[in-house]
Amino acid sequence: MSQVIQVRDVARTFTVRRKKGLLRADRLVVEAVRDLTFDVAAGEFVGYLGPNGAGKSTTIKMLTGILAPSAGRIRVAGLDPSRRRTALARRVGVVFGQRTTLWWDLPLKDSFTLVRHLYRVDRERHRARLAELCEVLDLGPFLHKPVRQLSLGQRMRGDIAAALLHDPPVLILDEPTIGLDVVTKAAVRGFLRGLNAERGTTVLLTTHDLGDIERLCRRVMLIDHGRLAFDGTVDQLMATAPEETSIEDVVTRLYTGAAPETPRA
Ligand SMILES: Nc1ncnc2c1ncn2[C@@H]1O[C@H](COP(=O)(O)OP(=O)(O)OP(=O)(O)O)[C@@H](O)[C@H]1O
Repeated sequence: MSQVIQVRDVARTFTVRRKKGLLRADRLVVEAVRDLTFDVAAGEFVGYLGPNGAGKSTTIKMLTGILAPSAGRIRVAGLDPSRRRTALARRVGVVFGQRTTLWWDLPLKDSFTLVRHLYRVDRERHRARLAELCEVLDLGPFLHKPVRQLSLGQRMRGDIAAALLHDPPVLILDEPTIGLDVVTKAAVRGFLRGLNAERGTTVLLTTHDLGDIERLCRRVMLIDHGRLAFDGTVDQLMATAPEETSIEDVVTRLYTGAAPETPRA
């Protein structure tokens, strides 16, 4: 199987100035991510879990080229993300649940047209893909509304569509179900499941919602204090604490206790 994402011995540090009295400040080095090594193969659906401040967003920012690693090597769809951001954007769709990539004052449909120009998608291909996405994500009722008038769930569906209009083989999502009601959440999950199963899109998703993990991910990676603490299937995750019955309890144990050895071969 070909590896779509390759992360080797990656570290990312931030230097922050900490005030010490009126005139003095010292520098503090924060190791957001360290010794991070993993692969994601084509067609996998992987959940990326971790407590607040564990290093998830830093990882996603490095995978999408927003941040360069301080050490190590990253390849996504064959490219070094921080050096080839434009080329990468054509091969990878990215969705940030906490902020939109759509144009706030424009009708949703116009944002999609801009995305078509940005990625230089052929007009006919765009039309066909947009029609498909409108149907499965039910965008029709608000396609002509300005983005600022959309509800969170509508905006999220719009953002997911925008990320997929150019039909990238890889989709990276940072908390895509945050703040969504149970019905919208189920619709988004159903869409992502179909995308992975039917189109073979490789999906990596960060979430604090363990329902996303249970319902979508065959594989889970758990990061804690910047290091990969677990990498395996959901069943293997559950087996790390056989006395617990819910995934919430198992993950709480992992967040608060000693991390187990990773079971992946
Ligand atoms: N730009 C920055 N400057 C300084 N420190 C940073 C910066 N970005 C992240 N950090 C630090 O790096 C660590 C990892 O942060 P990161 O945002 O990757 O965590 P996270 O797992 O995404 O957390 P959350 O679940 O709360 O979103 C934290 O200690 C954070 O304070």
